[in-house]
Amino acid sequence: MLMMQEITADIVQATIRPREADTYKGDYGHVLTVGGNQNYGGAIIMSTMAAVYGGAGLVTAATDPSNFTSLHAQLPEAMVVDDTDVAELTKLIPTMNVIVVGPGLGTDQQAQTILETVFDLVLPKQILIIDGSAIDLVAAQKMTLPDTHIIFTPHVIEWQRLTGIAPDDQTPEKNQAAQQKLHANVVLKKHRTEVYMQDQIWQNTVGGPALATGGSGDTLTGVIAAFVAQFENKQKALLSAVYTHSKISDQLAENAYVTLPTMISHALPSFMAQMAKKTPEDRIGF
Ligand SMILES: NC(=O)C1=CN([C@@H]2O[C@H](COP(=O)(O)OP(=O)(O)OC[C@H]3O[C@@H](n4cnc5c(N)ncnc54)[C@H](OP(=O)(O)O)[C@@H]3O)[C@@H](O)[C@H]2O)[C@@H](O)CC1
Ligand SMILES: Nc1ncnc2c1ncn2[C@@H]1O[C@H](COP(=O)(O)OP(=O)(O)O)[C@@H](O)[C@H]1O
Ligand SMILES: [Mg+2]
Repeated sequence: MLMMQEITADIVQATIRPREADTYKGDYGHVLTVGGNQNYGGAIIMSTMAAVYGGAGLVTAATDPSNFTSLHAQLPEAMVVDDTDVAELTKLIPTMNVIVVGPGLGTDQQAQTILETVFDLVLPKQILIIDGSAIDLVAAQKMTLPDTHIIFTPHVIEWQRLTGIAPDDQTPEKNQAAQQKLHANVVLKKHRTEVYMQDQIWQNTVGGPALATGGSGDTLTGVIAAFVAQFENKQKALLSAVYTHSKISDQLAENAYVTLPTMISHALPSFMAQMAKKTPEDRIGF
């Protein structure tokens, strides 16, 4: 039986620390979110919103131009670029720290071309978060993964499509073997989400059915992107993002039967401020 470690608040409190006074947006990372076709614009808006509210220094969304106005109506802080404009992406991608690809991307020919462009342009030093439709495309087209730091964020059906392991057979042993074959980190999303990285397995301890609404996973990609973009320890940043997304939902769920993805994003800055205030003494037993 493999050992699973618990993701708890102390990891988050050690990760989200007060910002140094003499810093600027360039110190907190530039995130690119790629996705959102003509039908699923909401998915990339939710991912991008979480990246902005999660504290990334600069955030750009590469999406279908039909989403530009609706995105800006909710999120003037984000920049936008046409996700089929290869010349623009060629200029932009090398300047990024973290790239999210997949929320609402769809799986048609245009989506595949966009994903191939991202895979061609991503650099080894960057972090690439592969979610939703992009996982389905990698699985269906048997795409070769780029040489970079990859985080997959599948739900159990996307994980089945990627690995062939049916949900009932998704044991820690089988999941870890599949993760190691992929040479990637895996966030396997479910009631108690599991994180597979290197030879470690972590399990979330918070989160509940108030999260069972379209866009919760899209939002998680943005939280992960913002955290790995701005915090030094990338592994703790990933675990902290998984915990924070669920813990905010639990807190909101005291007064909300369902916690809408945009509610979680809007609560990120205050939750992070609370975490950053914890002193080492406070952290014991929190
Ligand atoms: N506002 C927007 O723009 C939104 C856009 N979105 C975008 O849509 C794209 C497709 O993503 P997706 O997750 O909606 O569809 P898909 O991958 O086909 O998975 C669903 C299938 O799996 C099954 N299933 C069984 N167990 C499950 C479980 N535990 N968790 C999840 N599924 C489970 C389920 O079974 P059923 O419910 O039919 O019984 C069904 O057969 C993607 O790009 C995403 O970003 C969405 O985020 C929504 C908001
Ligand atoms: N019952 C539940 N308990 C805890 N977390 C849940 C529950 N239902 C959904 N979630 C969380 O919500 C998110 C759903 O992700 P996903 O299926 O990709 O949604 P979407 O693609 O619609 O954004 C995951 O982070 C998952 O862990
Ligand atoms: Mg999803």
